[in-house]
Amino acid sequence: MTDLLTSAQMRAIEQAAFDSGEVTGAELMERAGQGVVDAVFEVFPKLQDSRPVALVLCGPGNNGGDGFVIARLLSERGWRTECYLYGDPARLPPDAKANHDRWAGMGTVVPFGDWRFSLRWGYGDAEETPSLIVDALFGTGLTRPLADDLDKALRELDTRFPEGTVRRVAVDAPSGLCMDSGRPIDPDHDGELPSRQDLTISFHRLKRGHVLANGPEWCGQVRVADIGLDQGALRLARERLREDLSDMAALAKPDIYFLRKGGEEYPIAHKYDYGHALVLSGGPGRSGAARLAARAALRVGAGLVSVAAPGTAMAECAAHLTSVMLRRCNGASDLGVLLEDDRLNALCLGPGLGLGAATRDMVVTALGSRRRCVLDADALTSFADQPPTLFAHLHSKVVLTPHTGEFARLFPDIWERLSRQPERGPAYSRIEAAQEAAARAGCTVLLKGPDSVIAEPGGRALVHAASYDRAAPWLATAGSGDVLAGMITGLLARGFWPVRAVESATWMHVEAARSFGPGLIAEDLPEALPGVLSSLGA
Ligand SMILES: NC(=O)C1=CN([C@@H]2O[C@H](COP(=O)(O)OP(=O)(O)OC[C@H]3O[C@@H](n4cnc5c(N)ncnc54)[C@H](O)[C@@H]3O)[C@@H](O)[C@H]2O)[C@@H](O)CC1
Ligand SMILES: [K+]
Repeated sequence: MTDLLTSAQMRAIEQAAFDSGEVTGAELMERAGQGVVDAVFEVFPKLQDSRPVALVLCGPGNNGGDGFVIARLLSERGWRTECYLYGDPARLPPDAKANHDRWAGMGTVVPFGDWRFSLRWGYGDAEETPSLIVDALFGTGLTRPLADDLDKALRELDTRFPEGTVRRVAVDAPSGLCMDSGRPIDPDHDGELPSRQDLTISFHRLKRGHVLANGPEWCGQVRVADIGLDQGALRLARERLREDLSDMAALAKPDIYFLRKGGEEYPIAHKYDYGHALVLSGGPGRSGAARLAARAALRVGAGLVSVAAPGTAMAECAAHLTSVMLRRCNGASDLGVLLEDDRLNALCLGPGLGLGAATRDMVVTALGSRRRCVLDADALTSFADQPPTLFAHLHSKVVLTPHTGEFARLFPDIWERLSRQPERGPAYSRIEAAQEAAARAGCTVLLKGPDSVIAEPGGRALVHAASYDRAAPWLATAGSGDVLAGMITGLLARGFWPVRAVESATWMHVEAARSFGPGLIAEDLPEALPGVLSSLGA
């Protein structure tokens, strides 16, 4: 269950389910509301014992409809609930209208013009202070910034009940967040939404916006409520929609089957069965990055790993390497000679390699050998003034691993589009940016970040989200990118297809950091890999 949906895909799935006749919009809305209430009390059990006062902010569409269901269900649990409606009740879509009317028979609906938070809420009478505020204003239907008056009212409310004094829960999306990109549609406030949620409940699947860009920051925690779309009719719907769904993005996960070594199918393996990775090193005083990458390649299971270093750095490397072998390489022509050994099947160029023509020449030689190859760091930045020269040599067995700065240098136009403050939704996302870059480069691109995106030309994208329960803040340490490049190279040497190598490596990289915890430095990452591999059953 790792698909990441766009709003359009979610709508298409719902529509197909309606068309099949097995479920109605009203039923889905009821399940959505129930899913929110269940998740709220599961995640915040202490709410059961707190003041049972809730404020539900409903919007003009089906997200608002979910809000009315939630108000009713809370009220049935004994909560004093008040609904605030932003919109005209007469113009609500049918299911939302039905739930509005049902709620209006049970409790109050305060129209937006009468939202007087400053008078009604929070002054004097503590009994009146809500312990839960539900944001059911906008979900997947958000297409433009919140209107000024609404934005202002929400900011007032946020100030009145600061973080920690009340639980804030968003239905499907924090209002104002674009669910296709995770970017606030909020040009007037520099992307600062009115409130940060404690919990966001998505329906059926996570949407892209829950994990991309600023999504995790505004969502708080996320839960996915099952609204029963997986059964019966949906299978049929999926078949009908196969074309639309084939490019659905997914969350990255490790490839356990291929990570295993040996086993029944291959009981006795030779080290050359797992490849020989070659990592190029920079000169004296700069070989640490390559050595880190090489150790990671070996730990992730490459059969053999060599570092190729300039003559001047041989002594330094020799003093630090044991199981990793060492070869002399003074530039592109030496590399060409080394690559006459066709057992060297995966190359890593970039970490600590140095900027300039010598690096460019080695990259061109490496790419000309048609080996599986990871290009990182200096191997990318050396082409900052001439990205097309690099693109002309790339091929399908190459992986580029830029962080955002390197990405911006190689793909300045794509980066510009991604950095522009969005004024409309759906906004351009990191998934689209990585896909466009992969298509241009003709190889797999890993756009690194807490929301790493992996894209191959013409393929569907994968997202590795180091957020929520997989956050790994200690990974922001010097050399951790070198280790990742080495891990990918090691898996390429083992025979992984590029996109699968990157998918497994990004996941295990974060897992290694999480298993080590505070105080992590890059050297610890390769050493944590055995534990990660065994926890996966590899
Ligand atoms: N379609 C369904 O059957 C289901 C939908 N569900 C809910 O429905 C939501 C999607 O509903 P909708 O498509 O009605 O969309 P929303 O309720 O998110 O938005 C409502 C409408 O507001 C308008 N709008 C967009 N941005 C605006 C802005 N800044 N200011 C004012 N108006 C704006 C748009 O025209 C949009 O159609 C989901 O997020 C989910 O909460 C759930 O009930 C599950 C089932
Ligand atoms: K919402």
